[in-house]
Amino acid sequence: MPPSTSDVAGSPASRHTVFVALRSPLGIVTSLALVALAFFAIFGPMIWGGTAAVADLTQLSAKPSAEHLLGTDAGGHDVLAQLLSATQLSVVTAILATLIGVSVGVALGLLPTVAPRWMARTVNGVLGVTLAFPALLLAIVVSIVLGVGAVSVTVAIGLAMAPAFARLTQTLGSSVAGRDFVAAARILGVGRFRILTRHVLPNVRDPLIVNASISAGTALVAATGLSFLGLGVQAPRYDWGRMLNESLDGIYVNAAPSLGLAAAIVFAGVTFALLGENLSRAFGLHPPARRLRRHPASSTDAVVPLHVTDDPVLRVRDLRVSTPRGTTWATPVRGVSFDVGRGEIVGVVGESGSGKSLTCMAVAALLEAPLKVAASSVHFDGTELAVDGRVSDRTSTSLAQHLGTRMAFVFQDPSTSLNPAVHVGTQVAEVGLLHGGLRRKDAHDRAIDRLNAVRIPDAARRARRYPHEFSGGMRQRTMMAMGLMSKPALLIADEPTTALDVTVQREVMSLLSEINEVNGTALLLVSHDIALVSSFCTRVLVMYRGAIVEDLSAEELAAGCAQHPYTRALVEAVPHLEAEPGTEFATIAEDVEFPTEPVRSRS
Ligand SMILES: Nc1ncnc2c1ncn2[C@@H]1O[C@H](COP(=O)(O)OP(=O)(O)OP(=O)(O)O)[C@@H](O)[C@H]1O
Repeated sequence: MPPSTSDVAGSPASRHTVFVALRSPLGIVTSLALVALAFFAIFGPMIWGGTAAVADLTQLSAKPSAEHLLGTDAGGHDVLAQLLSATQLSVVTAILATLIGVSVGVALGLLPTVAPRWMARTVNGVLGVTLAFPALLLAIVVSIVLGVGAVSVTVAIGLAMAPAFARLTQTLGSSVAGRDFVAAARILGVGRFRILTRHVLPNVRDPLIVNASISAGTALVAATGLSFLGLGVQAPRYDWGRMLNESLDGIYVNAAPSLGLAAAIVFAGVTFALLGENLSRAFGLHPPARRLRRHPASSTDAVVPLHVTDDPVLRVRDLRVSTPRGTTWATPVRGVSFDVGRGEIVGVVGESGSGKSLTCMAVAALLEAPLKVAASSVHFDGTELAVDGRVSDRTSTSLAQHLGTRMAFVFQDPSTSLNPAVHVGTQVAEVGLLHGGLRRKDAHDRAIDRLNAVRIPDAARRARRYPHEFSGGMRQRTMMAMGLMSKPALLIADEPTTALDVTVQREVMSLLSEINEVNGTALLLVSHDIALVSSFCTRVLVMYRGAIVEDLSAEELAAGCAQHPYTRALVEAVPHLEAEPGTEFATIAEDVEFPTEPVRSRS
């Protein structure tokens, strides 16, 4: 019964995000509908129960009037009063059935993880069979077995919902169980049950809650349907289903009772669905549709770069990256301007979170919604990527083709950059097929040539291997081989050596240097390693809090001529081998605030 959701659990939402979602127009409508439904469910029998019980024998099956807005039933009872006081039974049945469905479903879904293998297999088999039946049919069969009445209908609907929740829990749980933090807990010796309750359940909680609230609406309709068929509430008690059944006899004479009941059922069902929709937005399970405040305007003072290059391969002016945060925008990259000359090697340094990766991804047109990338200009190798202040993503084929051949990107983590299910050689050759217009055989030959060029030993044989059969350094070099399938004018390397050991680091850096010298490819190198950047690059951009605060030559940096206090603190924090034994390493304290005003270098 629950609708499917993404099999990747979102991160647990905070109470704040739920309130933010409920403050949107849709959230306000949902809150009002929920309050109304809760009011009728709690106070309905108290306020209208007495009136509903009065039988006016002078007005049997009467049409709507000022006294009886929806008319009366065959026994002379006021239909509107009955409808309002029956809200409680209908809503409570739906909620209890959902609770049963979720509890039994979650327990069954998690059981295979802790139970012996034979039991897990049996549970999975039974779940598979029950899922093959429509849930409503299953509920009818179970309620016939349990006997007629409100309680048996509630249990029947709950049990019929359970298999779908069990499968959902299994799917979500297995995606979480494969994550590193669960492996870490296992290594620490945490027991299976504790892993389930402490690590798995909290991470699958949000999608389960969303599905439960949507399913409550379905349960309400199912309970009404079973009562309509005579399996649910029995006389003298009544719920919406039983009332609907009785109202149908006189529908051609007086349609008002049936229409009123249908409206009540639709209202309650839609309210539960809206609640699910709002929770889903609050938990970030689908893209936000909230109305955001105006996108922040351009800051003209950031347009002028700190250093201008005569023949830039990349010219960036006032680049801003914004991300939705609540109902407003956060701007992790705030007006960045810089040039990279042809054949130049430019380093980007800065604290974690200063916006280095976002800047690189933005100029490579790799960022997508909900992130917004704006700039007055991003000019790369003869092509302007900023149109009307917006930097395009790679949706245009000609742009994707241009960037695919002229700009290469080497990511930080070589293990996640390659498709684990496709041979390495095929992945490298694909670039030639897609962007180089090569035939399959030529693309394959060129891929092997490029793998040789990045010094993958026995490249022809290894091209038929999967990425997991490669070492970290080989995977990183494979990424470079992909970039070298054409002759890129710029190679962006985002911390290309962070995940590698020092020997492999040196190999990768010398390969980058060779690519620069042989092909004249400009390099934009993001790194935390000031020593590496000042020895390898010609110029260094220092980023702090989403802006470039200093742009200086590598010699100036190495000679200790940096002027910005943040750059100086970064340089001072580099450990020196000649330091006195026992001397404490200099670090940048977390609470230190540096000026965000940029400084101009002396050259
Ligand atoms: N996809 C995203 N959506 C929303 N915010 C993001 C996204 N990616 C990064 N951020 C935020 O933008 C800021 C800058 O991130 P970025 O990855 O550019 O930092 P960085 O300088 O490269 O850090 P590190 O050196 O740790 O890789 C951070 O606060 C980060 O939380």
